[in-house]
Amino acid sequence: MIRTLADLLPESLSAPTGADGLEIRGLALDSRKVKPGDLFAALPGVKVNGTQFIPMAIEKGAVCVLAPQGTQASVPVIEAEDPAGALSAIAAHFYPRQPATIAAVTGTNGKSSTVEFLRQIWAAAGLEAAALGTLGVTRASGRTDVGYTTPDAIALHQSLDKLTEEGVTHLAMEASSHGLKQRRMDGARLALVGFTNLTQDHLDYHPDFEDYFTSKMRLFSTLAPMGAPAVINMDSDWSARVAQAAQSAGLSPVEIGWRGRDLTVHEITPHPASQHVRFSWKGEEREVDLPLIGEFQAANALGAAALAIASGVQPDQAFDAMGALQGVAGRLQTVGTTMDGAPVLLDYAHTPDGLDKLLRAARPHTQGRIVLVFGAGGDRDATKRAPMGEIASRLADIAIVTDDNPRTEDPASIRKAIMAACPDAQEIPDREAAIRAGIEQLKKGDVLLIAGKGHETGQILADRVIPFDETKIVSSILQQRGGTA
Ligand SMILES: CC(=O)N[C@H]1[C@@H](OP(=O)(O)OP(=O)(O)OC[C@H]2O[C@@H](n3ccc(=O)[nH]c3=O)[C@H](O)[C@@H]2O)O[C@H](CO)[C@@H](O)[C@@H]1O[C@H](C)C(=O)N[C@@H](C)C(=O)N[C@H](CCC(=O)O)C(=O)O
Ligand SMILES: Nc1ncnc2c1ncn2[C@@H]1O[C@H](COP(=O)(O)OP(=O)(O)OP(=O)(O)O)[C@@H](O)[C@H]1O
Ligand SMILES: N[C@H](CCC[C@H](N)C(=O)O)C(=O)O
Ligand SMILES: [Mg+2]
Repeated sequence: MIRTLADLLPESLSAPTGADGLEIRGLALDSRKVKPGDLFAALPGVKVNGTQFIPMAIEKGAVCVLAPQGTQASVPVIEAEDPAGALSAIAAHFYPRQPATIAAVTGTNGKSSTVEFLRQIWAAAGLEAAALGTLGVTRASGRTDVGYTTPDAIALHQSLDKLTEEGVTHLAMEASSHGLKQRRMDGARLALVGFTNLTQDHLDYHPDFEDYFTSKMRLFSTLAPMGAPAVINMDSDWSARVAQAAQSAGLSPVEIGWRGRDLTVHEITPHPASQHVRFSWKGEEREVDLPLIGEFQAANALGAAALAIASGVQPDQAFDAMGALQGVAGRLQTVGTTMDGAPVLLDYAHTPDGLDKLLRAARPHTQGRIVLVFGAGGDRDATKRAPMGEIASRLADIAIVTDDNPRTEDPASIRKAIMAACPDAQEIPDREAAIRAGIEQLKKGDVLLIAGKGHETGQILADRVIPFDETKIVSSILQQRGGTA
């Protein structure tokens, strides 16, 4: 695919003199990936400034550079006040097709689940649907990895274009705070937006909570077009401010949850493998048997149904589809049971609130004890480690602290920070050994929750990724011990 520079630039940017007709063969934001004929976007980064890689990019064949104002190079330079925002606009022109209906969901927890449930509800309504986020691109036919929750602008627009070519008309995507702050999805043409909740995470990247909130709110204040429906779960401490932001941006808020005005939850009754949800939609009483456990899953499923309705699906159809939802990989996923019938579940809880909600979700389903295996990621918000330890010590009966993607950090110091808040926990560095120990301690009536890695298939240690698929590991231990998986 070849395009001229003039075709790619948004109105706010002009091509350097004489460069209008310059042919661009591809886009790159990493100099190491530049191919001959590419436009290289030199973005200011967290660690380094992309402008220092311009010579490398040119050496590899870049014919044009997008960079902050005042940058000079031996090829034409497009100078932009906001190079990351400009890259999104350029990527949206280079890869022009986008699904007609894109719903973007933000919040600390529940994004992946909500977009996957929305995909399933759309599919049940006969629409060509896909989801894009932490789990990759999900279609009815399967999943492909994309690496990030919100991919960089180039990868995102490449995916949007390909999905549209494949006939996808409805896309549910996750908007991470990193993605929003770094303008990765500024070129996506959104039809509607959603908010799940806001609690502590990513305070390594965001200087403070206000910055985290403001980054998330770009979805409402800047990216969603006027009049777009904004489905807001009202049960979070920050919901009122989100609703205000939606109003100020001229969006149409749809308020849901126990405190929701449009969709009001009245009662949730847990059953062994499901929950009965009683609620009203626009004042009309409704009931759904949701084939999933955990109140947080009900919140995510209701959010997905409200988004589906806001996108044009009939309420009856959306709520009926809730009754047939399939669980999301690695979210309260039962892998098997011990010989005594004690279940082993995987979950992706990696924040204090996620862990709190997970443990509370499991309690009504457990006659005996809750055994919890968990850790905290390296090179990620260190201030969530102690709160996670404290929650585990309060809400689990037996806690086992282990490693979860230590990345470049010393794993022992991560565990120490958690253990400081749960001194009675068992500390077992090797995650497979921790899982085995958890299973060995299970008695009839107990449950084992393995939190933090969910669908992941690797353990990141320094710069290596060691294969680590918990469904396989748990299945094999259970089978060795006469259980079922
Ligand atoms: C903290 C963060 O978001 N970092 C992202 C950011 O990196 P950075 O700002 O540190 O980049 P940098 O290393 O300073 O480099 C600056 C620029 O120079 C370029 N470069 C760098 C080196 C080189 O040799 N050549 C070169 O051109 C880089 O591509 C970059 O454009 O921009 C890079 C290029 O797009 C991303 O790859 C990188 O993701 C890192 C690897 C990452 O781990 N991100 C995670 C935390 C993330 O984005 N997570 C969110 C949220 C997860 C969730 O809660 O669900 C996600 O959406 O996945
Ligand atoms: N609505 C919710 N409220 C609180 N916790 C939740 C909620 N939904 C999910 N969780 C917890 O968060 C975990 C991750 O869920 P999910 O993957 O849907 O969230 P996410 O927002 O996509 O996370 P990420 O930031 O990693 O992309 C779940 O496994 C569960 O423990
Ligand atoms: N998207 C989240 C996932 C964390 C999952 C956990 N396994 C970890 O590595 O901390 C993050 O990158 O912060
Ligand atoms: Mg996610």
